[in-house]
Amino acid sequence: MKNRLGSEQRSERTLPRITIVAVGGTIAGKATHATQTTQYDPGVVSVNSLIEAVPQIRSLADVSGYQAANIPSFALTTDVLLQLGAEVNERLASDSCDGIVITHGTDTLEETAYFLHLTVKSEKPVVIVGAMRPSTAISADGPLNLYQAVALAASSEARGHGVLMSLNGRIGSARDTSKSQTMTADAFRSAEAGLLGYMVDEQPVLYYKSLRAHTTATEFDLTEVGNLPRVDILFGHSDDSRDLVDAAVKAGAKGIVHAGTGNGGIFPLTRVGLVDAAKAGVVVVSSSRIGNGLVTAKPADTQSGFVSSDNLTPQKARILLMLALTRTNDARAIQKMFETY
Ligand SMILES: NC(=O)CC[C@H](N)C(=O)O
Repeated sequence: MKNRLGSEQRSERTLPRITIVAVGGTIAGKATHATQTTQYDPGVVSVNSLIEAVPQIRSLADVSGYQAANIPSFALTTDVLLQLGAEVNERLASDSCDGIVITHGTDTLEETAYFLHLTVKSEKPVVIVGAMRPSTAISADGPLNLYQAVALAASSEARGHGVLMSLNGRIGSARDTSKSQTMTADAFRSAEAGLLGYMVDEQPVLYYKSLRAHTTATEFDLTEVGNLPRVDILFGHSDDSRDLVDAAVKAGAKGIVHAGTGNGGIFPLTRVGLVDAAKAGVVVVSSSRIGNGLVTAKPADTQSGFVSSDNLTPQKARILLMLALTRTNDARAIQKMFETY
């Protein structure tokens, strides 16, 4: 077949073999009218239709599709995460797969991305992508996002970065990139340190590499994990109480992430509840609702057995804490993990 420059014939066998694993979301969404960008059904278009809508990706890679789920990502469960992790690892272990692209709803895309970043046991490229406008919209962003995600996954430059998030021309690390706008196409932003580079048409331009351990360098092995423990996130605010802390403990949470004010601020009454939770063996992670910057480990927190989230957002801290709890419930050991991953 013709390559993308149209200048020479190439056999499909010479192209990287990329599997597109579809999970759902707006990229697979459908509305009644082309002008509807907020009223639509996410997770209804099949992976094969997504591929057929962008025939140009066939010049970048030998692509195949796998429908792992077709759901809005706010409905994602840990069961889906574990199945997806097993599926991605199995495919990457095969000689017939050179890289994976995951299409996903944007709401929890950053959580799935960080989960895979910590549990994929391969250096092969894994790129996760979504869209903010449904496939039926005028100026739908899904087709170009998918095209660039496949180009990135097909590129040797994407190797060894862990999971990459590619949306709207930006390449971000799964550790540091989050949805930061509810509606516009330019929704994904990296934290102060997280933007790795850009996609220029089908060319990745990368400037940075994260120093934090991921993929093959982590201690998390999904083949040993049957399920993930319950970890709740509690959003801190003025005039807070301990009621939701007690409710989380009563409901069986093994970990609590507190999304504190500023640099891990906790309302005094809530703190008493969290201290009691930690005494009862629940691992408490102090994080921040701010979305940028780190939560420093303060002596009072360390003495109470709390773990600092470092610069992970509460939702990413929850992913790491769930995985950490599959290894240990020792707060000091878990603090080390937050300083490593
Ligand atoms: N832009 C999106 O993908 C959001 C759609 C839906 N809320 C989801 O997360 O799947």
